[in-house]
Amino acid sequence: MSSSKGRTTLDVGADGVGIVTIINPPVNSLSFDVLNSLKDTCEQALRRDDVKAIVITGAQGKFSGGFDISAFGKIQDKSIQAPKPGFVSLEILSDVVAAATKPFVAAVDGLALGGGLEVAMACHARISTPNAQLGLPELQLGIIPGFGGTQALPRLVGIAKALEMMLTSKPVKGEEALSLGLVDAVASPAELVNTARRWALDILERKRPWVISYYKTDKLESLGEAREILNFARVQTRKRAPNLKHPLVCIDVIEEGIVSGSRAGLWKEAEAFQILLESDTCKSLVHFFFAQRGTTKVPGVTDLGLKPRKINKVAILGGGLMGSGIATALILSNYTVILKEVNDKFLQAGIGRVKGNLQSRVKKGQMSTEKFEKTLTLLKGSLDYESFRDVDMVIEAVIENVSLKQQIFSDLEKYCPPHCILASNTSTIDLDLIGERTKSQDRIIGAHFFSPAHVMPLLEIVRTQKTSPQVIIDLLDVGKKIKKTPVVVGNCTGFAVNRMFFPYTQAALLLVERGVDVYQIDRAITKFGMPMGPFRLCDLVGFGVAIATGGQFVLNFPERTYKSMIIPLMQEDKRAGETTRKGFYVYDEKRKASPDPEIKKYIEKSREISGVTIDPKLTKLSDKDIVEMIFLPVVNETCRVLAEGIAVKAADLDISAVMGMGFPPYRGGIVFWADSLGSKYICSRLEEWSNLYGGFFKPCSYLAERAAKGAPLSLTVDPTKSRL
Ligand SMILES: C[C@H](O)CC(=O)SCCNC(=O)CCNC(=O)[C@H](O)C(C)(C)COP(=O)(O)OP(=O)(O)OC[C@H]1O[C@@H](n2cnc3c(N)ncnc32)[C@H](O)[C@@H]1OP(=O)(O)O
Repeated sequence: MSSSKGRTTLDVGADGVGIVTIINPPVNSLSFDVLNSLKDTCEQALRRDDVKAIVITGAQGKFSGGFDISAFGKIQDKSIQAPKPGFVSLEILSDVVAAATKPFVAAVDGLALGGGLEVAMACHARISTPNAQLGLPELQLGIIPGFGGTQALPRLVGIAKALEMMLTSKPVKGEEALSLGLVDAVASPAELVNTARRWALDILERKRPWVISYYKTDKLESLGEAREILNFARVQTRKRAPNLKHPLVCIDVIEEGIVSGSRAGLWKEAEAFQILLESDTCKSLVHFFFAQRGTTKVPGVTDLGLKPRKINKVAILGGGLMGSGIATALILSNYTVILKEVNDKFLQAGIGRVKGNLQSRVKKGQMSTEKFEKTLTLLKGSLDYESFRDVDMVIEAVIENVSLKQQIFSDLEKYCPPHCILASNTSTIDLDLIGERTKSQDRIIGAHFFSPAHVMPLLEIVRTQKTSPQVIIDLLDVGKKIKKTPVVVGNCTGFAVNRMFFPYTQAALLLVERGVDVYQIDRAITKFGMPMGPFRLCDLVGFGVAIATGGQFVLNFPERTYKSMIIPLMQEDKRAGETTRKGFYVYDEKRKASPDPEIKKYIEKSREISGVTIDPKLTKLSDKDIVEMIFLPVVNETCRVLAEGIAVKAADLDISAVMGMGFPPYRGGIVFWADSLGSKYICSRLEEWSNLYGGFFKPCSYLAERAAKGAPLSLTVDPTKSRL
């Protein structure tokens, strides 16, 4: 979408109501053209004698998805000039719309997000459809609302609710918006514009109140109470997002309006918005926004004009942790699911897990008991393949055993209909190997979920050289329906996420064997923004899994795998992670982790076996150095994944890192972050460590080439080299 697109129109009815329509598909975003046109159209309506009142609405059932996010980059790289601060909030919304001598009513259908809701809040009343989404999600882009939202929303719904809506970026639906006072009435889509017309005339005739949101005070808490709420929000925000400044700026701007009045608040908001727009956080989060939407654009697949086929029934093989999680994700999105197990005991356990997953939603108030019962009816258990005769897709989620999987895929071919997609949830095994005894290679695909599968947002779609584009399209569609972000990758050991991140723990183990403290590493990595450090993660995943997947990498990439005995030694002693309540940490009955001095003995023993000694330089490492010694090897492996064409574009790997590993989105993803450091710097650091500590750190040729040219790592992969 370009910032030079979009317009507004004015249609004046016989009743004297002028309908201003925002038109900028697909979401009627507010480009500068739309905003300039909105100003002109509103001024024209105010000048015209035949217009008594004005309704603002959006074309095609969508009010507006907010300011045009694609303009952010252009403002940042100065290819377009941003208007002066306050042009929209003060000169258009406050001084033309809110201060108008004719009533404005917003007719909100579909969505009113960010600047969209800010336009609606500038009006004197709002009518919404019941399912419309209304919210201020700007913080998730590293900015604050910049068209008056920080001032209008607290005055319409109270400070506490406004803060919640802005800090979480979560929208509310029309019905809730009505109960909050954000909208004045709810009407069906068919009745929406007529209700808004009538409402506008009623305001004119003084039958309804003429309210300027910026000056409303009845919903505002007292000054003392307001300060308490704002200070509490500051404490919570510092705790939850210690690396982020913009949520605190948002709170300060709201406070300015409460203390000094909304005009002062609007000025402060405009100035803060301008500064935040240029921040690294905003640049990273905007990159992340478009990268996330870009994962479903796969050259040679999604540009062929193929339409996804309808998937009604899905069979899942294996009711373990993964299988039951996948089944939960599917039934939650209304797919009929058959869960197959090898005996009744395992089957009941699998069904029990699915029930447990749903029950936890009921407990948290996210699901009603009726919905729970209804959802569960979509799940059927099975001990044989008879019920597979009409399934549209099978997802195999059994243990990682090649010959078992080969047998299963050859059985599936016999029982499933010829159109059925044959997917495997393997996290490491080569799909070509799995399909070796199967003729329908074009239907074989990887559907790699992350645990817990009904919670984690990423779905790695792994295609082989033979997987048909139609099958990829179908799985992309299922991914979207079950609310996952799908990333299409090529077939290799570990695919994208596990492959990129295998050096993460290995680098940490290398450092520990050379004298760095386990807990210092975890602290430095969480301070950087990861949800947990490598050792806490190992405890969570369990040492069994860590050793098994580590083994795959030793086998496939021996020259660059760091072999440490720390984990095997601990496992021998029945310390296998959180499930045994002992790993790198000890866990109390509430599963709270505490450091354990005992681990020293395993580290010392492992050091003896590896023959390495403590390096006094490393014991004094700064947090920054720890972060780089752990993440630059991850960047190095990511470069290999790019060079081999496992991913179609670097941005897909950014998404994979954020959604599969919890890499902080406000750093834009692994490649985006690496490019902020520069390929030259990364290569020189890796070379330095490679000389000191061995081949584990050796920069790969892709990285070395980029560094030699001073080129970014994210340059598009040569399509001739792509495995996709
Ligand atoms: C000054 C102001 O306070 C600042 C702002 O307003 S900042 C903007 C605030 N608004 C937002 O953050 C909303 C962002 N958009 C969204 O959350 C979602 O896109 C949505 C809920 C609107 C629609 O979701 P969904 O139907 O799943 O479609 P989705 O694929 O996300 O978007 C459709 C297309 O619209 C684009 N789009 C969505 N919102 C956009 C926006 N605000 N600006 C520019 N493009 C936008 C997407 O990039 C996508 O483009 P593509 O088809 O070329 O990939």
